[in-house]
Amino acid sequence: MTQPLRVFITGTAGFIGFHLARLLLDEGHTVHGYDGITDYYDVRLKQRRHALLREYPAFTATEAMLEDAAALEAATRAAQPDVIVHLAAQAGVRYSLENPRAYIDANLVGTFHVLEVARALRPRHLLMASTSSVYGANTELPFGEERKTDTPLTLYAATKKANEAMAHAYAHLHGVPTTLFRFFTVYGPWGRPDMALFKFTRGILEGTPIDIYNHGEMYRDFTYVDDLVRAIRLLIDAVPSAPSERHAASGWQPLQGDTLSPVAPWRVVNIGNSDTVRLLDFVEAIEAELGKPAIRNFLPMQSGDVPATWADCSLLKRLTGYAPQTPFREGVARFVRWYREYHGV
Ligand SMILES: Cc1cn([C@H]2C[C@H](O)[C@@H](COP(=O)(O)OP(=O)(O)O[C@H]3O[C@H](CO)[C@@H](O)[C@H](O)[C@H]3O)O2)c(=O)[nH]c1=O
Repeated sequence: MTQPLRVFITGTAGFIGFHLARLLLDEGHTVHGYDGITDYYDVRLKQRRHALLREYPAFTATEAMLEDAAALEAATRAAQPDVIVHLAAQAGVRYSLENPRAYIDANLVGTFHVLEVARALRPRHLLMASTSSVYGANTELPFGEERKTDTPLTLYAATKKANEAMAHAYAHLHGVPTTLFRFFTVYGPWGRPDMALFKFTRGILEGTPIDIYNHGEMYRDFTYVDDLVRAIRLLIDAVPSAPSERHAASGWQPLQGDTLSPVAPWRVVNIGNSDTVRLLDFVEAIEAELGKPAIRNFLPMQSGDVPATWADCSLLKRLTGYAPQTPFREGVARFVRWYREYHGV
């Protein structure tokens, strides 16, 4: 194993933060989690995730909001992290039409506070979540990182695009190496109850209709959570170099397709399954696994939604030698097993 790291993760009671913390703890690292345990969805699920993490002696946590700058400062100062992974956010595409302020508070103000603590503590690497939603109105697939991201369709996507830009400015000004990830519809055990897989599984088991947007003519690059956190783990070690280091290294050559900034130790990387799955095929996979048909309630396209996503993960592969590849049927089967066990159904 490499040297044990002290890792500070925001969002450890959340879906992805929980899985990442578990992976790092299993590898022998120390993790301090920070989570506001908001009631955007069932807080018991968040508390269960945190309770499981607390079984590791190397896990400690602060339960506070990102907007609480003093609490965040105190927690990071005490943790003295080598690495900060900022995953806490107000997530969800459609909820941003209902409660836009939550996205301003958590994603803009909260991320600003994370950038400020990183500036003060100077970890060796700061990594932060962005989203495939930043590709907005792009229709040319797959999405490579170089595609334009100037046409967000929701305030959610706009705040995440702003996070990428804020992080770039801080990396340029203050020199903390920073990596942004663009996630593609992450799913799996301990997943978010507002997302399609969770809602569809619940509806099918309860015999209630499931809402299928755009009459099922939707495509998503569904990314299995274990693959995603494996990619994050590998990216922790792929620290973006500063422009001065590049100039000093003789014969330095950029990686093909790298997004490394010419003026900052900053890059952005897609993490997806490099596959695009038709929503109706996804529904059929859930039905097959549950052995029960869904009652389909076909609805029109929801405002702010994008019809298709598909990640080009060549850069991730070049940086880490790894790219996610769990077939969606296998990932769905693992989720359904977890769902039944968790709910005792
Ligand atoms: C919740 C729900 C979703 N859908 C459709 C919309 C999408 O085509 C597909 C998957 O929806 P979701 O599971 O909500 O995921 P998606 O809209 O891609 O958004 C997710 O993935 C994004 C990209 O990583 C994240 O930034 C978001 O936080 C996350 O919620 O299913 C339905 O047809 N009915 C539903 O009730």
